[in-house]
Order: sequence, then structure tokens, then C-alpha cells
Amino acid sequence: MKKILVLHTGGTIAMAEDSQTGEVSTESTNPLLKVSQSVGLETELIVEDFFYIPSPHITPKHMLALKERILSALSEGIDGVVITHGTDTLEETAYFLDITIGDKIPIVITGAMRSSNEIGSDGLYNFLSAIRVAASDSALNKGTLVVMNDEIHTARYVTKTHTTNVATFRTPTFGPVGLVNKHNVSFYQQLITSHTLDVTTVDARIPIVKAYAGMEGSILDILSESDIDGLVIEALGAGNLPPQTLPAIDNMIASGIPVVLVSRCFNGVAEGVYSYDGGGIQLERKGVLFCNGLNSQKARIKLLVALNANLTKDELTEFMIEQV
Ligand SMILES: NC(=O)C[C@H](N)C(=O)O
Repeated sequence: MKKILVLHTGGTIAMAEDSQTGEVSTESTNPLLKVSQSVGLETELIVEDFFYIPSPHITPKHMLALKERILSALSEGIDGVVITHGTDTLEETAYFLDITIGDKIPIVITGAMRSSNEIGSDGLYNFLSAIRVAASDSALNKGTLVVMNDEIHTARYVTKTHTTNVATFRTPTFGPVGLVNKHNVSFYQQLITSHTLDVTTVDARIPIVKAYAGMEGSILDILSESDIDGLVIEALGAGNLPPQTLPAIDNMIASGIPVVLVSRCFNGVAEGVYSYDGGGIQLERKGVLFCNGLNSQKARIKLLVALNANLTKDELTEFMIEQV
């Protein structure tokens, strides 16, 4: 029998709807605790009510605490970890665990779009699916996975795409890596291994800025002056910026602030294609770091980890631009 560590952190999966007002909020005790011991699967669950908060309240410090609990549990004979989490920031926590823990043990994160007492509530079903995946031998060496709505996604590429639909978690460009079927857990894609970096701190100020038609450099100048440690820009198309932003980008890079670029497009990867003013080729030559295939919130987590891992400038560049 597999031994699975369950860490509940809160979110809609652990909330209830008030039948009078329709408001959804946390209860006096997490409703998932009632079901955790009687799920009827052939697994031993070690359940911890780790946090009980909505996921917009999750910070990198919470992610670090989860990472430390999982690492300490490795010596407790567990076979896998399931984390229940609010869906709003689930992908960030998942990616943080993926790049700091790697594939030491299967880690599966799940949540729900409907609270525990709503008609069609997806929480218990997703929770059971997550346990099945974490307990499956096929989940070994795959890093952190996100299981929702019968699909298995990598932490690296999955993103929340819909405000309310239960099929909200999608992997643009690449698709899900596996399925939770009635009787089996099946993977259909071979995963690429990326570098992991363990960190003990998560201190860095890294804003995300989205590029738009007519964007000027002044917003970037304001950020430069406000003591930031790095910047993530959601650039246009294949990875281009309006030319008016270039002086501000130059100043930032000259003052040692890493500038990381992803595309604001939902599909595809950012790369240097154009050599016109503000085109990706120019940006790459200036030292802008193209973070391949990640969305901005995950590129931010990656830079946060890199800045806390005491890397040299060259190591940081290599880590941020690796092709994953
Ligand atoms: N479906 C959810 O879990 C959304 C909720 N706002 C949360 O992230 O905590």
C-alpha cells in the first residue's frame, strides 16, 4: 500500500457556499478533513491541514514552507505528495515546487472550481484523482504535476484559462501529458528534465509588466527607481517591444537588473526573430533574457528562485534561457 502525504492549503476545494447569500468562503474547519480518511482508495494517507487560506493569499513564503515540509517528509517513507490548493495561484506554487524539488518524489497539486457543497462540485473527484496519480508508478520521475478534471498537466506549462469552468486548467501549445481514466493513470508524453535549484529564501522584488501598442519607457523608469531586483515583461508576439521602451530597458540592464521576457501570446514561445527597432533580435543583443515557453507568472517564479540561489550572472542567464 502506497503512503501519500496530503497537504491541504485551502482554496475553493475547501470552501462552502452559503445557500442564502451565495457567498463562497472558508468554514470553521476545512471540509476536506472529513473525507481525507475515508476515500476508499488503497493508499495510506497522512493528512496535514497545512494552511487554510484562499490562494490569492499565498506568497512565495508559503511555497517555501510547502517545499521544506515535502523535503523533510522524504525521510518519513512516503511514496508521493498531494497538495490541495486554490486555483488562482495554483500554477505558481506547482512550478515553484517543480524547480526547487524536481523529480525526487511524485507531487500532485489539485483544486476545484466549485466549492464543497455546490451542485456538481468537482473537489472530491479531483482530490481522489490526484491521490491516484501520486500513488501511481507511472508518476515517478515526472516532477510536480497538476491534476484537474481527468487531465494530468506539467507544473511547468499548465495555466488557469477560465474564471469558472471546471475545465479551466490547460497546457497551451503542448497539451496535457496524461489522463486519469476510470481504471488507469496513463501518460502519453515523455517529459524533458529541467534544472532544479534549491533555495532557503525567497526575497526579491520582481514585478510583471505587460507590453501594449504605444507603450513608453516611463513606466519602466518608475520601476527602475523603485528598488526592484528583476523585471518580467510580457512582450508582443514572438518577443518584441515598442521602440520607445528601449532606453529604459538599456538603463535597467546597465544597472544590473535582470530583464526577463516572455510573450503575451497564449500559445508559442518567445524568440528573437525581428531585427527592427524593438525587435527580439535587438532585445537579445541588449541582454534581455528570453524565457522560453513559460508564462509571465512562472518566469517570475523562476527568476525569484534564480536570484535567491546566489548564481553568478552567467549562471543566472543560462538558467533563465534554458530551452524547456
Ligand atoms: N477555484 C478557486 O480555488 C479560486 C479561489 N479564489 C482560490 O484560488 O482560492
